[in-house]
Amino acid sequence: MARFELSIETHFSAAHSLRDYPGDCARLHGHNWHVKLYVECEELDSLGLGIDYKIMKTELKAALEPWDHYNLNDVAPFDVINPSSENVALELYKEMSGRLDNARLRVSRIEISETCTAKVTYWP
Ligand SMILES: Nc1nc2c(c(=O)[nH]1)N=C([C@H](O)[C@H](O)COP(=O)(O)OP(=O)(O)OP(=O)(O)O)CN2
Ligand SMILES: [Zn+2]
Repeated sequence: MARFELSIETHFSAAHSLRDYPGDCARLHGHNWHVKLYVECEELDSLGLGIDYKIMKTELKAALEPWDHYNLNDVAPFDVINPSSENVALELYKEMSGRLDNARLRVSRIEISETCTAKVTYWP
């Protein structure tokens, strides 16, 4: 059985603060959040593609638009749950699964980095 995993990377800019965090991350601060989206499939389409990278890029850009250049704490669901890297990864996974999953292909992982020294990976 063949397995393919495709990925694209991008970033968005947003502020956040971690409610009840015992330190400086409780204060409002900003990041260029680095995002990596992974999709997996076992069969290719008639063009020999898992999915066109262009579609992945377009859909990821659209999914990130509500967060880009905002304070995440003002945007649902982060007005209720903390905008930690973990929660950002989980919410983005759910959004991208809704946009891209089909009978042949599914979103497999989301990676989120607030800084170049720390990263979270979410997979179901
Ligand atoms: N598990 C998590 N830990 C932390 C998160 C998080 O989302 N998940 N977030 C933060 C802060 O938002 C902070 O911006 C990131 O902290 P850190 O990676 O430590 O970045 P610094 O620039 O502060 O790194 P220093 O090495 O301390 O200068 C914190 N923890
Ligand atoms: Zn932060």
